[in-house]
Amino acid sequence: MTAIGLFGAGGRMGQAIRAEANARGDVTIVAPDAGAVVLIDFTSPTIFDAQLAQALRASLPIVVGTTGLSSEQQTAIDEATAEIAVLESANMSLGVNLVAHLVREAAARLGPNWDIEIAEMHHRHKVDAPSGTALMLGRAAADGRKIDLDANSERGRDGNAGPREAGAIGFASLRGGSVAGEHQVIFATEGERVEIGHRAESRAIFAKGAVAAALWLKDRPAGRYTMADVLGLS
Ligand SMILES: NC(=O)C1=CN([C@@H]2O[C@H](COP(=O)(O)OP(=O)(O)OC[C@H]3O[C@@H](n4cnc5c(N)ncnc54)[C@H](OP(=O)(O)O)[C@@H]3O)[C@@H](O)[C@H]2O)C=CC1
Ligand SMILES: O=C(O)C1=N[C@H](C(=O)O)C[C@H](O)C1
Repeated sequence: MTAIGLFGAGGRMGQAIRAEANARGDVTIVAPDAGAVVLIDFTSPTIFDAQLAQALRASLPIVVGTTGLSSEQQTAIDEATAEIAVLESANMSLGVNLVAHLVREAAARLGPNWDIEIAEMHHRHKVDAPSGTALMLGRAAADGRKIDLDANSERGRDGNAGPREAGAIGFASLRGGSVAGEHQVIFATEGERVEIGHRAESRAIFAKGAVAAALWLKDRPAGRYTMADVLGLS
């Protein structure tokens, strides 16, 4: 039985992870300071720093699912990986990680005349936009195109925004109801479109991925890992 310390146990993802642990029977969820061998974090950027510090103090590997982290927090993760194993992914599902792989490939093969737009929809409670997954898919597209996402993205068009910038990757976010997570990457050129998408039907897929990631990570050496490593997609 593997003891997993869970940050955010009372939240939507925390509940889904506890359900997954109960269904599996080979892991038990404990408080992060109560004898865990690996940690999982699904909380908020506002409390993330303290949780990373706790993982470092206890010298425990940590799976980070929280999205909306700042570039300073990403740098703090990079620094922590000198001492502990950290797996950070904006989306723990097999399907989305496969989609990221396909998007990188499509962006590399379809030339700059194909405009790239990424649309996402989530439940009414979600606080960050674009979603972490949309940004991850944007980075995959930018990697495929060999461009820098930060210098080539268009977000939140409104009013007399003018025509789209050539080569930009566009983002659109919808919020409503109980949608677990939908992402669509659209490659559009004159006369045709290619669309690669994913629909999460419930949080169970993220929870399954997070627990599988924790079991995979617990015996790894210090370093930074992604779901692509767990799923053999790297
Ligand atoms: N990587 C992935 O596959 C996925 C990532 N996510 C991401 O995971 C994160 C959590 O999502 P979700 O579970 O829906 O969010 P919830 O709001 O349902 O849960 C967040 C949890 O964090 C705790 N928390 C948040 N802020 C504070 C604070 N200031 N002090 C103490 N506790 C705090 C909450 O405690 P309390 O309830 O007491 O407020 C709650 O337990 C988000 O960033 C989301 O984008 C979500 C799904 C999949
Ligand atoms: O907040 C959510 O719910 C989700 N967040 C992640 C994201 O920001 O991409 C993953 C998933 O889409 C659900």
